[in-house]
Order: sequence, then C-alpha cells, then structure tokens
Amino acid sequence: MKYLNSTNDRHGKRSRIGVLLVNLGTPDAPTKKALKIYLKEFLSDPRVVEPNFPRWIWWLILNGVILNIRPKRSAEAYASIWNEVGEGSPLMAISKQQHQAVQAYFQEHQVDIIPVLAMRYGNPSIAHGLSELKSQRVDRLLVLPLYPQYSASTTASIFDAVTRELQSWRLIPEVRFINHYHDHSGYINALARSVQQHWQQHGQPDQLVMSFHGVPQRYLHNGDPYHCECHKSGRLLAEKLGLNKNQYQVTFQSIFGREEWLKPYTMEVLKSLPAQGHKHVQVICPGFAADCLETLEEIAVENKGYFTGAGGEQFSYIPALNADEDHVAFLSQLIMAHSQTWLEQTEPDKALTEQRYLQHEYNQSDK
Ligand SMILES: C=CC1=C(C)c2cc3[nH]c(cc4nc(cc5[nH]c(cc1n2)c(C)c5CCC(=O)O)C(CCC(=O)O)=C4C)c(C)c3C=C
Ligand SMILES: [Fe+2]
Ligand SMILES: [Fe+2]
Repeated sequence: MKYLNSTNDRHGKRSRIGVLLVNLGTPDAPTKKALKIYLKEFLSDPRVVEPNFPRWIWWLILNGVILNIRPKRSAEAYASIWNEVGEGSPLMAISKQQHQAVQAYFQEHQVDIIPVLAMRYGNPSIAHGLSELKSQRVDRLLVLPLYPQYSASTTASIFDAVTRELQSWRLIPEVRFINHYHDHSGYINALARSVQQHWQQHGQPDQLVMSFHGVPQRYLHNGDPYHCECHKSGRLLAEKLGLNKNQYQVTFQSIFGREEWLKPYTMEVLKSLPAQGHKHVQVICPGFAADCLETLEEIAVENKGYFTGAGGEQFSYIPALNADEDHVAFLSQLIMAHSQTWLEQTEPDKALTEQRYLQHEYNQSDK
C-alpha cells in the first residue's frame, strides 16, 4: 500500500490539535560510533551543506574525509558536557524539560493542544513524532521549529522533513508552520529578563556579546534572511536593556569548513576585546532555544579560554532560555496564537464531518 491508512472514526467529534516541537537533534551517545551516525545524517542534508560544486564531490569529502576525522574529535567535546544538565546530551535533556513544561502549561490553562517533541536529526525522529500525533488522532498540526531566526539550513530543513513524511499519509492533517519568532516581544522580553537576572548576580559587563550560530556568507547572498534576523533580535534585545551601540555587539560562532562564514567571528572578537579595554565580558547566545554543545562547550569553555588567554579578566556565559518559566509561557502562548482560529472552533466542522461520514459509509458497503 502506498499511503498509510487512518482510522476514520472521528465523525461528529471535535478536531484535535497537535504541536510538533522540533529542535536540531543530538547524538545518542558521546562516542565515535554515535557521532558518525549523527553527523552523516546532519551533514548529508542539502539544506545544511549546499555546496557550490557538484554534490557527488561533497559526498566524497563527507564520507572519505570528514566522517573519518570529525566523529572522534566531536565525541570528546560531547563527552565533556554529557550529563552536565540532567541525563545525557544537554540539548536532549533540556528539550524534554521544555516539552513537559509546555504540556503542563496547557493542562493548567485547560488548552486542548497535544505537544510532542521531535528532532530533525537522530531521535526522537520527526517520523516518530508525527506517528505519535497520528495515534492520538490529531487532525490539525502546528509545527514549531525551536529556532527564533529563520534559516533555510535549519527551519526549512524541518519543513522538508515534516512534509516529506506527510506525503506518505492518506489523510493528511491541516498544517501550520511557524517560520520564526526573532522579533516577538515575548521572546525579546524573556531574553532581557534573563540578562537582567544575570546582572544581578554577576554585575553589568563592559561588553555584552550576542553570539549566534553562523552560516556560510554565501547563504546570505543567496537570500537567506538569517543574518538580518539575528541582527534584529540583537538590536531589540539591546534596546530593551537600554544598551547603546558601544555596549554590545552581534557575532557569529561555530564555523564549519573552509569558506567564509558570517562575520565577525565570535572567537576573533573575544580575542580582541581585552586589548580594547573590555576586560569584563558576558556572552549570550539568543539563537539557541536550549543549551547544547555549541554554548556549553564552544562558548562557555573554549571561547572563554580565548578571552582570558588574551588578557580578559571576567567572563560569564548567560544560559539559554531553556525551560525558564518566561520562555515556556512565551512558547505556549505562541502556539496558542497560531492555533487561535482552531481553538475557537469548538463545534465539529459540519461539512468535513459529513464528507468523512459518507466516505465511511462507502468503505463499509464496499467490504
Ligand atoms: C541555531 C541554529 C543553527 C544553525 C543556523 C546551524 C547551522 C549549521 N551547523 C552546521 C554544522 C554543525 N552544527 C553542529 C551542532 C549544532 N548546531 C546547532 C544549531 C545550528 N546549526 C546546534 C543546536 C548544535 C548542537 C547540537 C548538540 O547536540 O548539542 C555540529 C555538530 C557538532 C560538531 O561536530 O561540531 C555541526 C557539524 C552547519 C554546517 C551549518 C550550516 C549552515
Ligand atoms: Fe550547527
Ligand atoms: Fe561548535
């Protein structure tokens, strides 16, 4: 059978709304073997690596070079943060907390939306998440990529994976997709509050570095709005905090490969700040909804080393919003806002019900 069948027994019942919370994904273990599987899936995605040379050459580089070198190095980095937040990979532990907290928010506020967690790469997969929602008879699906800023390499890749999976379903749900929330006041306010709380404990720095994950510069020139959205989030956060242009800057981290990525590079900026008289620096990574390897290891350890090595005196990393109360309330409300007309529709959709009923009758008499 080409398409997955559905149980068509919802006549006259209320529609069910499900939300798929999707983040990047993480290896199953901090081992060379698990990293090889994870990186192969991740770096084979043409949305992530979109080479400006024939794809078969990238296939050779990936399988012949990168997957023989990087897994060992990356496994060591993952091992250094494994179990740092709850059990296993921090990204997974925090994503589970976020999922549970959103679920609890809906229960507490009597909102009839079923949240399910999925990862773009690795587990729990998008196919698994969708099948979970299918088994719960969800017929209205909202997808929330946990990336505040839109990038084709992240957000569009989730769109690809979700729609690819749904292509095998007979009865597809009504689908909505959240593209980004980089300038939403709820997101900016939650970030600002987390910075202010950090200042209460650690004081205000000479310079606040807002570091976002990078992408190749070529993607910006090809029309990816990511760079612009990172800068807008940065500006709005600075405005909310009352910072002037000399007190903060937007930078880009996690360069991969040989071509030029978005600049300035976080690493270079941190190395140069002490010589400019900025000895007390804090770094926030507003593009990461959850702490992960790129924040806990690359920023809080590796980049801290670059700063102190260059004469910096005081450095702290401001944690991601994770499962903070403000963040969970914001995400839940964002989901509710995007489901608004669905939530208002309490009566079953008559035309749809009748159509499905007729279909059901037909199936029965056909047997
Ligand atoms: C927040 C948005 C992200 C964008 C944009 C992004 C782009 C991007 N990433 C790579 C390559 C790697 N990224 C890796 C880890 C990683 N990346 C993000 C987020 C974005 N990536 C997160 C949240 C994580 C951490 C995952 C975790 O398990 O904690 C890695 C793996 C780690 C490593 O080996 O260094 C790679 C590789 C590219 C090429 C890319 C491009 C457009
Ligand atoms: Fe990445
Ligand atoms: Fe990294």
